[in-house]
Parts: sequence; C-alpha cells; structure tokens
Amino acid sequence: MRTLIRNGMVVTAADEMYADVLIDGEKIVALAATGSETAASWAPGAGKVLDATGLYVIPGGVDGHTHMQMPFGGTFAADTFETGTRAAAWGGTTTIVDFAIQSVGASLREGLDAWHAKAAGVCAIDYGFHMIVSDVNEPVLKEMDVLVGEGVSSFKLFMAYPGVFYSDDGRILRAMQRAAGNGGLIMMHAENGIAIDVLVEQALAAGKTDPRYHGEVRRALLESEATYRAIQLARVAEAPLYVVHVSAAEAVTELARAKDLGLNVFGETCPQYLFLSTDDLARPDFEGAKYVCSTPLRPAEHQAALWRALRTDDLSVVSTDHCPFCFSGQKDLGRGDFSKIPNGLPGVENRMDLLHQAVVDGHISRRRWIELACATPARMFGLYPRKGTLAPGADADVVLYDPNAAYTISAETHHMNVDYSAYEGRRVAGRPRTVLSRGTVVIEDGSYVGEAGHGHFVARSTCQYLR
Ligand SMILES: NC(=O)NCCC(=O)O
Ligand SMILES: [Zn+2]
Ligand SMILES: [Zn+2]
Repeated sequence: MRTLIRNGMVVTAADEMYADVLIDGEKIVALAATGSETAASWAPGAGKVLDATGLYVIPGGVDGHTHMQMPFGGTFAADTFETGTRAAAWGGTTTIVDFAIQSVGASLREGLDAWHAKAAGVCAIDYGFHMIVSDVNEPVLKEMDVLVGEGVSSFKLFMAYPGVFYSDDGRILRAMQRAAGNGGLIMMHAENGIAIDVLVEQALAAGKTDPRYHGEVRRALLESEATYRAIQLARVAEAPLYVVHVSAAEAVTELARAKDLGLNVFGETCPQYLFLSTDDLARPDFEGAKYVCSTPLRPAEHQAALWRALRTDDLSVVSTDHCPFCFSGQKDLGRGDFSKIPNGLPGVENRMDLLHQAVVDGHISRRRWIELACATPARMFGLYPRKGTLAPGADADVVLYDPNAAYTISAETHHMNVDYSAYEGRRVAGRPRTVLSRGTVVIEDGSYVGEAGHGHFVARSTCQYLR
C-alpha cells in the first residue's frame, strides 16, 4: 500500500523543507516539494493520506542505549521489550539498540540468545543489540568477530561495578585490539569503579546512607580519569571508542581533547544529565532514589558544558540509558544503603520531546535535534540510511511531530511500566501526533494502534561515523 504524507515541514539532520513524502510498503520511495507537480501526481494512487499541515515530518528517533528487563542488583528493569518499545513509539522513537548481557563464565552466544528470546515477537518497533562483555577471554574475543558478522557490532565494557561487569585495563585493551581488527565499536562505561567502591565503603561506615551520597562518591574526577584512560587504551589499540552516558564537565574536556587530536572517540549524554541534577538526588524522604543512576547526576553547573559539547560535537549522541526501576518495591531495596539502590532512570518515552524543548529553549537547532537523536546514532551504530533519515530507500520510520502540542510530563499519563516519572511536572513544547514504523502507523492521533511483534531485529553494519 502507498501512503502519502502531505504539507508538512520535513526536518532531517541535513535539511528543512516543505515536502510531501511517498511511502510504498515499508520504505520511503520519494520526497517532492509540497505543491509541485510531482507531489500532486501522487495523491490519486495513495491508499492512505496523512495531512501534516502545521507539523514537522521527522525521522523516527533512534535510541542507541536502552536496558529492557535488565537484571541489576537483585531485580529487573521494569519495562519488558513489549512495554518499553510501545512506550518508545509513543515518544516518537522507532528504533532502539538494547544491551544483551554476557554473564561471567558464560559465552557471548548464551547472552545474546537470551536477549533475542526476550525481544522476539513482542516489540512494537525495530530493535538491535549491543553486547555487554563481562568476561574477556580468548574464546570470547573470537566470538566478538562472529557477532559483528551477525549485526551485533558494538560491545560495552565497564570500568565500574567490580565483581559484576568490571573489566581491568588488560581485558579492556584486548577487547579493543579485537574490535580494531573486526570493525566493532567499543562502548565504555567510564568510571573508576575500584576507587568508587572504596569511597562507598567509607561513606557507609560514616553513616552516609541516603541516595545523595551515591552522587558524592561517584566523583566527577573518577569519571574523567576513566574517560582519559579509556581514550589512551583506545589509542594504543588503534580502535574507535564511544563513551556512554557522559555526565561530568571534566569528562567532556577529555573528549574534546581527543577530538582535537582527530581521534575516533565519541561521546553520548542523556536527557537526565541535561535536565536533572544533584538537587534531585538530594530530595527528602528517600525520593532521591528515583534519580540514582550511573554515571550519577551532577551539580547543575555541569549542564552548560554538556549543552555546549552537544553544539560543538564533542558529544555526538543523546540516548536515554532507559533502565526503569519502580520507586515502590525496587528503588526501595536501597533504603538504609544507597549502594543497593538499583541504578537507572526511565526516559525512552521522553527523549524526543525533551530535546525538542531544548530547541525551543535555544540550546540546539532543529536540525541538530534530529542529528543527535536520529541520524548520528543511526550512523554510529551502522543503521544509516535505513534508519535516522527521510530519504528514498530508507525504512518508513516517520514521525508527524506537533511542535505546538505543549503538555506536562507525568507518570499518570506516560506509557512506561514504571510508577514515577523522572520529569514529573515538567512542561514540554511538543509531542508526536502520528508515528509510523516501517510504513505501518503505530501511533495515530493519540492512540496506540500498533502490534506487539511488528518490530523486527535489525542486523547492523559497523560504525559509519569514523573520522
Ligand atoms: N546507567 C545506569 O544507571 N543503569 C544502567 C546500566 C548502565 O548503563 O551502566
Ligand atoms: Zn553504563
Ligand atoms: Zn546503560
């Protein structure tokens, strides 16, 4: 069936123009200036016509960092692939790249198979996987080559969480050397977890048990030190590096230095670091637990450095690190000991709107919004131009976005499977009106009309963002 989207302002990372978009089945087949003879000729053959007058027509969001059903601290992230991808669709995101996890002592294959089993047949939108490597050894290094061939072309390593996901520098170097040879992208959780664990122990011994101490022990210097070290290891290995969830201004400085040297080092931040701060972590009555994530929220002064870096491309991607735990029953696990609070925040539904608000507030341009949230993550993770843009041949993942549909974010109205919103009460300027995933309408004028299982696994090529 042919679908025609008319009269909207098409916004991609490269252009803004009034254009009509013609879709045939799952793909975009053509764009033409609104009112042109070409565009007019499409109307009679279209089975479905969507009027985008007054709306932006943008590529579906690509969220390159989510954790559906992630096991953490004795519990599981509250969104399943079914609920989480549905919430993503509500928020104008049409592709997620989630993290499959290798357990210590197990193979990558076992971890990846388990994540395929969780996601298969239940997703509302398309999805891919990165692989968390918790146990670097010879067989695992060989498996990395196989996974790249299967479209799982990025590997997350942790300098934090000793005894769980942590890798020491030798293991990190080996994995980076392997990635340099097979085209894989190493993603780094850059925090000095060994030093942090000492500070955690000391804080608890001093009776500092409240959520706000989570932010105090995870010092900005320990983020920037790890970022620096990861960059140097990547230089030695001659491998590209993508640093996830950057929150500290000092870490941004390290990324900027690497960029000035022309290195293939890239940084990601998340809305929580742009819009929330240690003031939220310090909320009374254990409410701060809602804001416990790692890297942690920082004092609000860090935000200016993050916004600036998003403009200069010292930070290239905004993902959510969506990893929701309910306040009641999950965050609760850390009452009396902040180190037991499951780490992570919900946000997969909020990212596109919060970043659009950043456009309204003058932090970034409209095209940069699309670049940070759609095009660059698609390039970074080998999905472009199938995802992340509106062009002939691309998947018809399209959002009709109403820039004037102001609303207040609230857990009362969101669709994520979690009992609070990190952005409760925040007013944002726009929201998706209609969302298409591979040509199928999944959100239509405020209703979910998609289906569990419509979303497919997407095999990715290697990073397309290298300098
Ligand atoms: N970020 C966070 O607090 N939880 C998810 C796991 C991770 O990304 O490190
Ligand atoms: Zn992490
Ligand atoms: Zn994460």
